[in-house]
Amino acid sequence: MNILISGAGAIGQLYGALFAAAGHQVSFYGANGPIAAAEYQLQQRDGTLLSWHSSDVQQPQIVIICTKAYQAESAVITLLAQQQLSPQTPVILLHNGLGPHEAIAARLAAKTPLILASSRQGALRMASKQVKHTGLGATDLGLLQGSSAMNESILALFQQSIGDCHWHQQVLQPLWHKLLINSVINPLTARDRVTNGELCGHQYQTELKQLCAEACQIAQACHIDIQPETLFQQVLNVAAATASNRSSMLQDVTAGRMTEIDYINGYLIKQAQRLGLACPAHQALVAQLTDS
Ligand SMILES: NC(=O)C1=CN([C@@H]2O[C@H](COP(=O)(O)OP(=O)(O)OC[C@H]3O[C@@H](n4cnc5c(N)ncnc54)[C@H](OP(=O)(O)O)[C@@H]3O)[C@@H](O)[C@H]2O)C=CC1
Ligand SMILES: CC(C)(CO)C(=O)C(=O)O
Repeated sequence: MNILISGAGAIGQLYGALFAAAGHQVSFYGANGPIAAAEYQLQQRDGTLLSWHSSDVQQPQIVIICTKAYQAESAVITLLAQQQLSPQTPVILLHNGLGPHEAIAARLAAKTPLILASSRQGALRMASKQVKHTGLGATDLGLLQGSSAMNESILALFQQSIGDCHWHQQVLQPLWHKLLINSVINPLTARDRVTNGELCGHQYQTELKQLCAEACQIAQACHIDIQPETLFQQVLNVAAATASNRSSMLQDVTAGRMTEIDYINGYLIKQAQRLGLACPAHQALVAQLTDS
C-alpha cells in the first residue's frame, strides 16, 4: 500500500519504518510540504539498526497524521491545499489528546473516512532521520465519520505491520480513556518535575483522587463509561508500570517545547464548560503549568 505520513517525527518515523518493513511504500509530508525520498534508521528494541527508505510523495491510498495534537489541523490544511487527495482516501489521526478531530471532520468531505487512533508504542527521536523504539504497546483505531468500506483492510494493514492493533466501533471510548489517564499523570509530573512512579507516593493520593473524580464526572456526561475508583486504580497502575518514565509533558516542559495540555486537560475543561460542570482541580493544574 502507498501510505503518506504527515509528521516525520518520533511516532511518524516509527510507524513508517514498521510499514516499510512489512513491504509498504511510505512517503512523508512536513509543515512545508512533501519531504523527498530519503534513508531513515530505526533503532529496534533489541538494539539493532534497521535502515529503510521513504519514497517521494505519490497519490496515497492512506494518509496518517502523526504530528502533535496542536499541529494536526494545520497538517491537514496543508495536505488538502497541496495534494489532490481522493475523497475516498482515509485520513487517520494518530496523536494524543482530543479536539482536532472536530475541526478536521468539518474540513473533510462527508464520505472521506476519518479514523481516530491512539498509540501506546514509545519512540524517541535520536537524530533527524533516526528514532529509537522505546516501548511496545497497543494501537487502538476506529472510524469517526465517512465510508466504512476500508475498515477491514486498514485494520489488516496495521495488524500485519505494527502488531498489537484493535478496531473499536466506539473509538472515542479508548481515546477518552487514554486522555483521562494522561490528564492526571502528565500535568502533575510536568508541574513537579517528577517521574511517573513518584505519583504513587502518599503525598499525591488526595490530589490524584480529586482529579480522577472531576475527570470522570465530565467523561460520564460525555457518555464515556468510567468510574472514578477505576480511573484512580488505572492511574496508579500506569504510574507504577512506567515508574522510571518522564512523561511526554515533563519532557516537553523540560525542553522548553509547547505541551499538548490544551488537548488533554484543556479538552476536559472545554467539555465541562459546555455542560455546565465545575472542574476546579483541572483548571488549577492548567493554570499552574501555563504560569510556570
Ligand atoms: N513519541 C512517543 O513515544 C509517543 C507519542 N505519541 C503522540 O504522537 C504524537 C506525535 O508525537 P511525536 O512523534 O513524539 O512528536 P514529534 O514532535 O517527534 O513529531 C511531530 C512531527 O510533526 C512535524 N510537523 C510539525 N508541524 C507539522 C505540519 N503542520 N505538517 C506536517 N508535519 C508537521 C514535526 O516537524 P518539526 O520537528 O520540524 O517541527 C515533527 O517531525 C503526539 O500527539 C504524541 O503525544 C503517542 C504515543 C507515544
Ligand atoms: C502513559 C504516559 C503517562 C507514560 O509516560 C504517557 O502516555 C505520556 O507520557 O504521555
